[in-house]
Amino acid sequence: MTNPIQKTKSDKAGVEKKATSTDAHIDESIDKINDEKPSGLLAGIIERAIKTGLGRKKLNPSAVEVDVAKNMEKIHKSPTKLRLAFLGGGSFGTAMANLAARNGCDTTLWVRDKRTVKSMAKLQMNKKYLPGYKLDDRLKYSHDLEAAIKDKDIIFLAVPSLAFRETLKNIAPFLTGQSVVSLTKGMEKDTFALMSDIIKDELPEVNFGVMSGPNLAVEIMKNMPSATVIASESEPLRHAVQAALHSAFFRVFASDDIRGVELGGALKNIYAIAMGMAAAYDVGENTKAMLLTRSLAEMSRFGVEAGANPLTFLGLSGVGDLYATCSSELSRNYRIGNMLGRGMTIDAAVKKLGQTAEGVNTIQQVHEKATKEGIYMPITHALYAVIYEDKAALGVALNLMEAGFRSDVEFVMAHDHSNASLTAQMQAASDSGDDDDSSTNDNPDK
Ligand SMILES: NC(=O)C1=CN([C@@H]2O[C@H](COP(=O)(O)OP(=O)(O)OC[C@H]3O[C@@H](n4cnc5c(N)ncnc54)[C@H](O)[C@@H]3O)[C@@H](O)[C@H]2O)C=CC1
Ligand SMILES: O=C(CO)COP(=O)(O)O
Repeated sequence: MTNPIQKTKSDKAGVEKKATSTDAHIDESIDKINDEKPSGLLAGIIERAIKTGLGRKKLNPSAVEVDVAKNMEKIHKSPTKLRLAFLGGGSFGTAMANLAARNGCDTTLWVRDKRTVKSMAKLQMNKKYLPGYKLDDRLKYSHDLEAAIKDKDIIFLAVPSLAFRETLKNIAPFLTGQSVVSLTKGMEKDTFALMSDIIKDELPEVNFGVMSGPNLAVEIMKNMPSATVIASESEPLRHAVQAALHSAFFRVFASDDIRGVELGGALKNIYAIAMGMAAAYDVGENTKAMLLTRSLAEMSRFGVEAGANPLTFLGLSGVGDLYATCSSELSRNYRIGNMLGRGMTIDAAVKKLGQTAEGVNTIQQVHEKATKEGIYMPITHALYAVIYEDKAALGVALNLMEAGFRSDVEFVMAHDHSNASLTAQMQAASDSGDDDDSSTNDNPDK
């Protein structure tokens, strides 16, 4: 059967080679176009990248940036040219390092604990975080940070947000031009810094990117088809990450909206907790759909205030990751929410989970930031009230339902122009009958 894409190309080939009408000749032409197109495209990209100083403007472009740009074509044909370090031996660092090693990249996984490194090398398995999943036998392990990142092209950080700055400080003395890519989905405690902010703070000269998407580690280990997004201002880095991780089971899409991609990954953890909690109350599909969609509205509203492009939230790192984590018990944040919904305290739930759940910190950060800056985030505030102010979940949820008339997609129809007086009347009516215990401090008409 003819592939429709090939058909388009054969038409083009037919025009170019009018005299050769046999299938064999057309096939030959298609092959030729297929062979030539990538190199032409890549050559253009490389030329433009070199001319424009390769992405983020800085005084000294790192050696790897120039090197990757020059060798992009070779890298695409042979990913083994890339040398990678993954820092963090939890479930995600392990799953990603395994993908890269399986793709033939020279890959080292750095884990801080010497005994864990020994066990992983011996068993070719991460017994604590991914028990039962055999790792690629080409994957190398190290607990020596300097050795792990030496001569590497790209360093991927997959440590929890609370260890991110410390890890950057630790690698700083050993950097010799490597690019850095964050896989971490969170915000720094107390500072509201995203991982890209921390990279710019600690390593201002370094070429960097952030990667985020619906990537439940266990599903990746099971080879379930998945996709992610690499966001960077550096085109060569985006291409290098795509070349390193792309496989038949894993697609890597590109973006240059670092803020949007990073915020998608961080914010969705809040709503995964909310959805886990809602599931504990056995809510129906309509309720789940409403919660998911209004969560997306909150995420994009917050994102715009933080300098992101709202359309990014329609992509894999936004709605994609929101959907995955809000509908799966594989999500640790969802599980935390579910435990809370079943009456556990936050401390008990975190202890029982025993793994990273970034949303617990992110709720506090976003609640504080949104309150300070007057960003309308009713679900986040409601969740905060339930978890940290001991408000009754059902009362808070009902209160949310009374939050007045709003626009559906406010980038299509701005809220301020719709039903303002009706909303005020609704608010006055609900205030007069309100139970103080279940109220949140939101002004729905903001
Ligand atoms: N697990 C998943 O499915 C995904 C996780 N992520 C993100 O990746 C980041 C890491 O998460 P996971 O690997 O799942 O966490 P995890 O809870 O499975 O493991 C965390 C790892 O970090 C290590 N660690 C903690 N503090 C450290 C420090 N100070 N220095 C060095 N290592 C330290 C721990 O020993 C452990 O190996 C998080 O931000 C998470 O949101 C992103 C996508 C998917
Ligand atoms: O980010 C994730 C999947 O994309 C993992 O979510 P959890 O951190 O909630 O497990």
